[in-house]
Amino acid sequence: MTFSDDLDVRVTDTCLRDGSHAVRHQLTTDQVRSVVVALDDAGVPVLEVAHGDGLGGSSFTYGFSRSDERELIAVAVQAARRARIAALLLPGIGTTDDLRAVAELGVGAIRVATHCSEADVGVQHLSLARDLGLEAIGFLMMAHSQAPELLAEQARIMADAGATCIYVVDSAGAMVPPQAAARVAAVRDALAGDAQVGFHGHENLACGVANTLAAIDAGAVQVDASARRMGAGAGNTPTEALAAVLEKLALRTGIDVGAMADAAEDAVRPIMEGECVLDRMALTLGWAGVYSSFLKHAARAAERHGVSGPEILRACGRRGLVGGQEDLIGEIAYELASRR
Ligand SMILES: CC[C@H](O)CC(=O)C(=O)O
Ligand SMILES: [Mn+2]
Repeated sequence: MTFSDDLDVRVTDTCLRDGSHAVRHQLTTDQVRSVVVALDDAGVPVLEVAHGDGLGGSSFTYGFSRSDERELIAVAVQAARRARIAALLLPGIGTTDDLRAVAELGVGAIRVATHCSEADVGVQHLSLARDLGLEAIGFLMMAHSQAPELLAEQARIMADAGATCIYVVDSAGAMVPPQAAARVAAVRDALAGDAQVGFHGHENLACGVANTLAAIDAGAVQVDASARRMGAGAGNTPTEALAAVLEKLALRTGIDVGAMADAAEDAVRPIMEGECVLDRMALTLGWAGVYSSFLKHAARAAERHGVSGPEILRACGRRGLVGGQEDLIGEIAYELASRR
């Protein structure tokens, strides 16, 4: 186990990383400090902080951050009394230098995210994280798009590189509970106890909590959630609701449900631009199997070219776009506009 034996399920709150998409990466150090203090007081054991697209994400393609993410991470490390601070790294966006720098700042876990059929691009970063004494976690994104058997092979690559937990990541919020369960079970069987299994869900089909429960039933012991659903697309599995549901199931998370509900309402809601809603754009992400972080890019392209946002997202789904292909969203919108 990589966490205290008195927890049955370890929850990582990602409102200060996946939630960065929801506020166009405009988080400030004061906001990060107040949210970390509130979530830490509520007993959330791991808090992820970074640009929405991970370390080094601040760029023209992904959106510039308002504050240097290393400053945000430093503030989070200082503010947390008990919680471990984690950072996400997508190889190719973040570098080994970024990894070393945040290790110096006191981050305790690195989550190395790759497209779910490309685990090999994360091997170097997972090994480095281990060498630096950090918890190394693998993150297989867009996991709805591949069969359980393939995910299992990819998870094995990450475990062999030193990952102590490999996440099945429903980036598009496209899974329904049996699909989440089948993927987690296949990964669990392939890892055969060499590493834990995690699950990361989105609310685009309103299945975040249900998928997370199915994943836990199938063997996931680490799960992601976001306070107030602050995340990409319709948002992530809500931490406060998940904590309440897990308590009713007598699964120990270490989270105080009342304090968590207060943190979501009093600390997180005020830093959001608006609620993360399950509108037709968000629903299309889940329905068509599109990366949740494409939502705001597609909304902007729809407005710029005067075309339908859901139509752009459906075209993204048909073409099977993956993270890193955000530049094609504008092209799709341009093509739709020219065809009119
Ligand atoms: C662009 C990285 C992405 O937001 C990571 C993640 O949370 C996911 O794939 O769901
Ligand atoms: Mn996500």
